[in-house]
Amino acid sequence: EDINVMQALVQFMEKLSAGNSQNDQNWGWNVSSDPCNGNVNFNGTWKGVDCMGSQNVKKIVLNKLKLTGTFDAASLCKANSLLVLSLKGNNISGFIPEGIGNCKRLSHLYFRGNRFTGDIPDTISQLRNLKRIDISNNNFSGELTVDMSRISGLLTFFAENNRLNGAIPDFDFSYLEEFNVANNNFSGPIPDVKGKFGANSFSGNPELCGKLLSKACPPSKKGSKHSSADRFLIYSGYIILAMVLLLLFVLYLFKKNKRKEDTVKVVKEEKVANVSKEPTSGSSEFKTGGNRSENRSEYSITSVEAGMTSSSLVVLPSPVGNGLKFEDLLRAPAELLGRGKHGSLYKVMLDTATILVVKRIRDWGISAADFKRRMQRIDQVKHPRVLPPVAFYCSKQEKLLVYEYQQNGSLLKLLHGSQNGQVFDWASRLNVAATIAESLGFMHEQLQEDGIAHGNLKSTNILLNKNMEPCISEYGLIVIQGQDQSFLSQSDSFKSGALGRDGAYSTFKVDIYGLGVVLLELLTGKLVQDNGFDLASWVHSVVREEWTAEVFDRALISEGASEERMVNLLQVALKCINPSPNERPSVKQISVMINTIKEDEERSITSEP
Ligand SMILES: Nc1ncnc2c1ncn2[C@@H]1O[C@H](COP(=O)(O)OP(=O)(O)OP(=O)(O)O)[C@@H](O)[C@H]1O
Repeated sequence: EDINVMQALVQFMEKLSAGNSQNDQNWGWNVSSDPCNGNVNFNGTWKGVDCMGSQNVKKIVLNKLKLTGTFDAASLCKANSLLVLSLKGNNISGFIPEGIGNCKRLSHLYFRGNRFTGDIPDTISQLRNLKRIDISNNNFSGELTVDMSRISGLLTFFAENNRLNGAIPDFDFSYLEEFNVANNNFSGPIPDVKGKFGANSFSGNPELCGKLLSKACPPSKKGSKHSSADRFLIYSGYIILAMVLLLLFVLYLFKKNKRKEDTVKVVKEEKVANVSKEPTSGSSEFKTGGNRSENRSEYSITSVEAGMTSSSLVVLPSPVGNGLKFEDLLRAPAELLGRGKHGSLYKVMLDTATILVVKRIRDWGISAADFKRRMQRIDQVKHPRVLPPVAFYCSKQEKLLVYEYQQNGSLLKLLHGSQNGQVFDWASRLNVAATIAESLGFMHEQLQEDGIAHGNLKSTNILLNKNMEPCISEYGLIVIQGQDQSFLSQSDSFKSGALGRDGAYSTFKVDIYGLGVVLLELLTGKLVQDNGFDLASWVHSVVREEWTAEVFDRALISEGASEERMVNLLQVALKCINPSPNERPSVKQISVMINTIKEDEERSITSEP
């Protein structure tokens, strides 16, 4: 272990044991011996420290050792490989500092049975890898303001027997395995726990209400007694709102009149131009928005087309799409994000809160009716980890697809970009692999009969949503027709034996290949050059020699990720990229294999401290 980390850990122990240096000596926590090479030095290993075969501290388990000091998060979190911290059954007092948010890799945090006081710091929500947290049997107080919905992989939350108050925060109960907040001062309605937890998890909170506790919640306080000052404020608020609305309406009328004049002018200019020239392709480019008048002239041709066909923008039901018009898309400032093989992608800022991306697809010889049917079908099949289209548009010249902009970028960026020092460790990579396989499996199953596969699965099409959860985007955007050999030869990623031995063609099997390449990217941390080939054949050539750690990302090796489980995942990836599509496993089988690896990983870490 690094000497600075060792010094920090010694300091952590000094505070934790309240300066009882005798303990320190006895327990071997001092810089003269490396906690990860315990036998080398005379003092032996550090008590409760486990490096799990790596060079860095992974687990610290100091249960029932009569520790009476305080918790120094700043020192502890210098050990940035730490996965498990367990301090159960001591007498540690004081509060948990905000700095705990720097223990980025923590997956298991056990504080049960101490004398901790104060708030639970919000920074806990920065611990994205957290799986199990137990803060029960302490004296924690205040409102629980941690945004639990940001910790997507959380399985256990125990906080019973404290003095926490306020509302129970928003958990994703569908994934939680264990939950208990009994004997606190929580108030208000019990959230929807999806039938997973019973009254025991909530009892002993006199102000909680809901069916689960057979205690009806009071009706919301409409029409309740307001003081006259309150009433004055409310009424004056209404009056101001009415005035603003009136003003907006007048402005709208004014603008509408003005716009009519402009449109007439544009159409006229268009006609004049057409007399002297052949008509153009009839479509304008989206461009970075300049000033308003510049924008208008850029979009003028499409605006005329839009005037005739704006009704063909199909807006699918969603909060962002609500009230969206084709004209809004055209008028908003746009920025080119990329020109992919299948079209260009633009970021369109409707307003500060609504940012969309618009994909213009080139050369897709699909009929408008087929396109519509396809998009609507995809929208019907909803999975929380598959980005649904917000709207789509189809005219002779254009096919547009609108999605919500995802500000946290793609999996490719996470693997290769400098994401302000964010760690993308083995556990998170396994999680990404499992999530993608699971959500792709769901889509495949639902859309099997319609024959709609993803068609272009790769790490730029896996986006991280605002909770940093991986989501598949652009599902079903590309249609590959069985006979369309020319399309096949253009599209490198499909050369990979998309045609089966019997000539049968399956885009579903192409997705499996794509998934295999994504798994290889997660394992190797290497860039796929334009298509899956280089990486796949490189991995093959290394593996042919012998099973070797050469293929794996150095970051994973130095993190001490289990080689056995990495090799297991590599085997899954190699099955996916089998040149013969029929030999590739189904996505359901892949899902099961990845989950088994994940469970192994989980078991090795937990082995209940
Ligand atoms: N909804 C979105 N929000 C944020 N970024 C996005 C969104 N959709 C795509 N991107 C990113 O924009 C960039 C350009 O996307 P684009 O789809 O044009 O590229 P591509 O996936 O490499 O190409 P293609 O899909 O045509 O093969 C990619 O880095 C992609 O990750």
